[in-house]
Amino acid sequence: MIEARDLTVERGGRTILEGYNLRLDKGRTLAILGANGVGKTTLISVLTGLIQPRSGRLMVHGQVGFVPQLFEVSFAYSALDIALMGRARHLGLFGAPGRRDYEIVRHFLSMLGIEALETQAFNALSGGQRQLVMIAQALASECDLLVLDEPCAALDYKNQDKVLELLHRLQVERGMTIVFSTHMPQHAVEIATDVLLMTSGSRYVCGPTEQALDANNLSELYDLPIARADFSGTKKHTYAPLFRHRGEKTDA
Ligand SMILES: Nc1ncnc2c1ncn2[C@@H]1O[C@H](COP(=O)(O)OP(=O)(O)OP(=O)(O)O)[C@@H](O)[C@H]1O
Repeated sequence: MIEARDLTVERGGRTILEGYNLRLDKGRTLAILGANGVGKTTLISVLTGLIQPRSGRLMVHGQVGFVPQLFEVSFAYSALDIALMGRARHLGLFGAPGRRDYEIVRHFLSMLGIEALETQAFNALSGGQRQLVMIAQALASECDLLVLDEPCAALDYKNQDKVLELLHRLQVERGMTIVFSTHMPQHAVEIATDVLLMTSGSRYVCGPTEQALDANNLSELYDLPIARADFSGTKKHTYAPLFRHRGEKTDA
């Protein structure tokens, strides 16, 4: 469970977030949306304890697993080594991972379809492959609250689908609480029970997805016309932007 009251956060001497009040109950999934630079990563850094708020109160219950936006390592770790780091808090001091740790990590590598990468050097993987390994690491930590900063940003559609499916299963089957930021409203439609739409450092809307997310407030959020599109024959819908680009496409 997360509860934030009147949070104000500064970075580099500048107020980035002001007067944020949030509550997310156990087992809910929150999607954070907003323009570049509005403060999504800043909020995530506060929730994961990486930066301290200047004022206000924050309560986060349970163990937190975190998937950062960009990740590089200094040593020649393999993908398996990196994913195994998720088991760290389950090992004793100087403890080496045991059979169960390997089983858990390989289970998640396999669920994410990246078991074949386990011996490859992490730094030599593509951005999307690294993102999947970092997701496996966080899942292997068996945390109560999983926080992901743009987890699908580098992923193709098929891998986005895989990650969304996995997050949804973790929420439904294990009652995990999940917070993720995204630039894709469709990801919120697919798996988020709640959304936080950040308009500015002090203006935001937070509420259940069906009530708080619609074409009007998305258009306002991104200052671009955004329309709802329903997929015929299903109960599914998505949101699509009407880009303002006016040039005529010509045949070469
Ligand atoms: N380490 C830092 N020191 C000073 N200011 C920072 C730092 N990191 C971020 N900022 C500033 O904080 C503001 C919010 O940045 P943040 O990374 O939280 O935005 P974001 O919503 O996650 O953006 P994006 O969608 O581009 O990832 C920006 O104006 C940024 O310049």
